[in-house]
Amino acid sequence: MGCPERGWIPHSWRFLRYLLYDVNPPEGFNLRRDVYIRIASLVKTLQKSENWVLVLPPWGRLYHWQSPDILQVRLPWSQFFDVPSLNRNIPVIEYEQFLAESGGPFIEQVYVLQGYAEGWKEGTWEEKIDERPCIDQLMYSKDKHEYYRCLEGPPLHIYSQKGAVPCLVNLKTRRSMVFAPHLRAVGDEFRKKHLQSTDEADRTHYKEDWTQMKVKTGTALGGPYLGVHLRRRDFIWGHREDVPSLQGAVKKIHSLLEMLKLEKVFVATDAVEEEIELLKKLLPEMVRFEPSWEELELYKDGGLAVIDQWICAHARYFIGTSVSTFSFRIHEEREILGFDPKTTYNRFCGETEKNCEQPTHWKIVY
Ligand SMILES: C[C@@H]1O[C@H](OP(=O)(O)OP(=O)(O)OC[C@H]2O[C@@H](n3cnc4c(=O)[nH]c(N)nc43)[C@H](O)[C@@H]2O)[C@@H](O)[C@H](O)[C@@H]1O
Repeated sequence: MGCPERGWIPHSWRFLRYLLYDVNPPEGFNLRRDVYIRIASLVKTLQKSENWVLVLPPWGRLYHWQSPDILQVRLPWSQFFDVPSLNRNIPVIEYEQFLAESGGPFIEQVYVLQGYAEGWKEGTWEEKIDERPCIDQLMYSKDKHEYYRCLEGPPLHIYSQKGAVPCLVNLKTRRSMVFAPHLRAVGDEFRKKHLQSTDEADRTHYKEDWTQMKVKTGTALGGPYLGVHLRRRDFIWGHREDVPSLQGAVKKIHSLLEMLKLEKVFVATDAVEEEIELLKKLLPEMVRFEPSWEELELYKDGGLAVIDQWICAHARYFIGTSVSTFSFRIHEEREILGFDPKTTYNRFCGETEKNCEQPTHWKIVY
C-alpha cells in the first residue's frame, strides 16, 4: 500500500531518475541484502520506460552492530561489496555520489509502505497495492524549495513479500552481490594460514567478473575443515525450539568431524563472551576469526561478518542455524562456488524439535 506525496520535478532530472530506499530499522545486514534483491528487480522493471539509477542507502545504526567505540554510521556499500560488480547488474551509485550529482538530499516523492487499515486475512496471499491516506504521520516535511527532506527514519519500509519477484532476475542480482575485494583477501589469507585452504587445492576458483563465472555443481571440494554458523543472541532469547544448546551443537559438530574425517572446525558466531568461553572448553579444536582492535575498526562489525561468511563458504562441509539469513547467504555463496548441495544445506536441530526439516536448495540457473 503506498501513499505518495508529489512535488515539482526539476528539469535536469527528467532524463535520469534516482530511486532511494530504506529498510525497517531492526532488520539485520543479511535480511537487508534480500531487500536489495527486491529493489533491484523494481529498478529493472522501471528501466523499461525510463532511465533509473538505484542509490545505495548507506549502512549504519544496525541493531546487531554492537562493538563499542567504533563509528558505524553512513558506511558506503564499497565497505562490504564490490560496487563495480553490482553495476554489472543494474546502475547503482553510492549515496554520497547522489548528493554530489543532485546538489543535495532532495526527494520529490516519498512512498511509505503500510499495512491495510482494515487488516489482512490470515493465510491468504495476493499481490495487491492501493494508494491510500497515510495512517501514521509522515516523518518528512517540505523545505522552503518545496522539496521533501528526510527528517529521520526510513523513506520506504519494505516488507518481505513472497512470490513478488521473478526468480531468474533474483539470481542474477544475487550473483552480482560480490563481497568487497579487501574482505575476501583477508578471508583468503586466514584460510591459508589457519586452515590449509587455498583456491587451487580446494577447487574454488573465483572470477572477478561474476557474469563470466559458470561453475558446475559438485566441482568444488572446499578446504579441509568443517564450517559452522552458530546464531545466538536474539535467536535464543525466545527459547526457540529449532536452536540447539551449545552442548547440543558441540555434540553434532563432533559427530560431523568424525563422519567427514576432518580435524578442524571453523566457527562463525555472534555468541556473547560467556558462551564463547564455554564453547572454547567444549570444543578446544575450534578455529575462529578473532580480529585485533585495528582490524575491527577497519572492517567494522559488518566486515567481520562478511569475512566469517566467506570462510564458511569455502569449507568442505557447512552447517548453519535454522532460518538465519546469515546462514542462507552462506548457502548461496557455496552454490555460486559450485559445492555439492549435500555439503551445504544443513542446519542444527533443536533438542526438543520434532520435525527437523533441512534448508531448501537455492539453485543457480545460468
Ligand atoms: C530475528 C531476526 O534475525 C535476523 O538475523 P539473521 O537472519 O540471522 O541475519 P542478519 O540479518 O545478518 O542479522 C544478524 C547479524 O548478527 C551478526 N551475526 C550473526 N551471526 C554472526 C556470525 O557468525 N559472525 C559475525 N561476525 N556476526 C554475526 C551480524 O551482524 C549479522 O548481520 C535479523 O535480520 C532480524 O532483524 C531479526 O533480528
